[in-house]
Amino acid sequence: MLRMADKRRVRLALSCLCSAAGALFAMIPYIVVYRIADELLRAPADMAAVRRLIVIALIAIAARFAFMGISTALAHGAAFHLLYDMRVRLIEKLGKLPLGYFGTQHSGRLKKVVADDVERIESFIAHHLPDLTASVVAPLVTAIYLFTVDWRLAIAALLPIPAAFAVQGWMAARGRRRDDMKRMHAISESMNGAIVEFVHAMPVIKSFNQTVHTFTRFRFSAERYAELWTRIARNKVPLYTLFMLLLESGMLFVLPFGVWLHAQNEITLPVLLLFLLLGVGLTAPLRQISTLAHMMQNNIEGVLRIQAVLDEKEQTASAHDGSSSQTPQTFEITFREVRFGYGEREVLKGVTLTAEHGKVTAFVGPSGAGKSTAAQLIARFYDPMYGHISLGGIDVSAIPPERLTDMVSFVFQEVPIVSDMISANLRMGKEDADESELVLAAQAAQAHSFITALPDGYETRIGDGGVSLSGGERQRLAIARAILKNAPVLILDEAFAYADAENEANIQEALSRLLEGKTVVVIAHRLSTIMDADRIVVFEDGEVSGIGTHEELLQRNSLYAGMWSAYREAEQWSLRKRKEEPYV
Ligand SMILES: Nc1ncnc2c1ncn2[C@@H]1O[C@H](COP(=O)(O)OP(=O)(O)OP(=O)(O)O)[C@@H](O)[C@H]1O
Repeated sequence: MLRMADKRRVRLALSCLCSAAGALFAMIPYIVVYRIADELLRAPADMAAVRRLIVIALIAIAARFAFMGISTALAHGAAFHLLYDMRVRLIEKLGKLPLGYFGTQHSGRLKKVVADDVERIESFIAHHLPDLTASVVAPLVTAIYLFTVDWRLAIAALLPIPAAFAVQGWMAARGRRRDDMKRMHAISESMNGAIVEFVHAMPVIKSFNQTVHTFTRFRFSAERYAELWTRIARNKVPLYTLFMLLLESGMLFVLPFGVWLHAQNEITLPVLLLFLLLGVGLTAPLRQISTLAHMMQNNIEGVLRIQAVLDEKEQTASAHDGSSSQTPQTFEITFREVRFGYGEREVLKGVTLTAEHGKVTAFVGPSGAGKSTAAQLIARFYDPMYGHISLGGIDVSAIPPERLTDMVSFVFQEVPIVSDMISANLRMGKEDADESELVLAAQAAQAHSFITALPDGYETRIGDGGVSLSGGERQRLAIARAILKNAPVLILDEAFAYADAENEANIQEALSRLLEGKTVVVIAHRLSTIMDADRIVVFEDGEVSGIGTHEELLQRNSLYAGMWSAYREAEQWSLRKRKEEPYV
């Protein structure tokens, strides 16, 4: 944790020092009471000395609050800076990770790391680290002081401590605290994820009359969470109570032994008073140490999760052959024996293909054949496990990631929209695009007319707190964004899925002019979309089963021929239906 505190360490150390100083000043009034009692019991009492002692006590109280105040201010300052630094580091890191990383992580998990774990560390540093220092220093100095006054009573005052810690040791040996904490965090992560999923899936949940109780994943994690806590409580509460009891038992030892010593004239009344005031309270900070140790355990898991994200392998440009990073001059895409799987199962099983520079290449095949995965490897959402993918003859892993991102535009079926103005969403494609460029791109994507029909046209807010767009409108916006980006490689993965036939034809016509000279990869289930492609690659269960034009594949590839005839049949069937039921 302190390593993460980095340059805030000096402030934190100062804060801890001030906290310790505050704790020491807090002891002084008790000592003053002892000294005053001592003074008053003498005959005659030195009242001038008593007044001096009262002034000392008042100064000590003021100094205590001053040090505590400085400590709190320093710790809060350091903690908030740390919170900011850590969030920036995490967000910057997430920006450098391959896109595929986000597909394999629960959104709840990342939210928990960036928001909750960081927040908890901030709170620990701001509030508890200085307290922890005070809790260690205060009893230590008090014990030393008490030993100088009367070693026998000091031992009596300290007796509960070894007993209490023996119980705690027993507790630690019995309980799998670390494991429990790990499990608790895993369950709470899963619960976080389930809540995010529940909110996202609200339309499905409502339309199938589901509730949060029937939403299995949430219910399951909530039940497991409750079970785990019940088990922890059942195991820990009796021993924890014993531990607390022992810590509170100082009076049991000090009072009888102290009174006996006093009766034997071994100690004065003020000494007995001092031990009752300071000695009995000696164990109070230890209770706090125990609570803080528990919190620390909790935080360690958070620190480890933050560290795991920070240690995640970033995408860099390093060619397999070790050559330095390069930038391609042409944009032909080549797959050589590419193998890839999500985990154990291989999804691409040795794919070899070429998408020629300036041509349109279509990926077709049954659902789950690996088309989208292959397309995503071009932009390095993931890296192949075996084989190579190159752009203009250069391995994509040797191209600096920012350059590769500049060179490849992606349009997906489900388009991520940023909650902002339409113009801002479009300008993600080209930051400095002027209005006329926005309009031209929107016109080509058949988006201009729906944008101008919105209340504030291009300045309409969309997304959270703004206007909702239909799936088709979002897609057309994404196509306009890709047109503005003007990258030499364009990948359209079911990019026309929401468009009706007329709109699709219009978009394609506009695109065909704009995309001249670009390398285009299209994935579409509607085969009419790709039949004019320069080259069609047929995927079948992670392998390429044929490459050619539409006509060639109809002749040579039975899978493609079958898909085509099924597609034609479905088209004719829907036409027949429309004719038979013209008013439906
Ligand atoms: N992020 C992921 N994690 C795990 N498995 C995945 C992931 N994405 C895809 N898969 C699996 O990989 C296989 C290939 O998926 P892919 O999306 O590449 O196929 P596809 O041919 O594009 O299918 P579709 O036409 O339905 O989009 C499928 O079995 C799918 O379940």
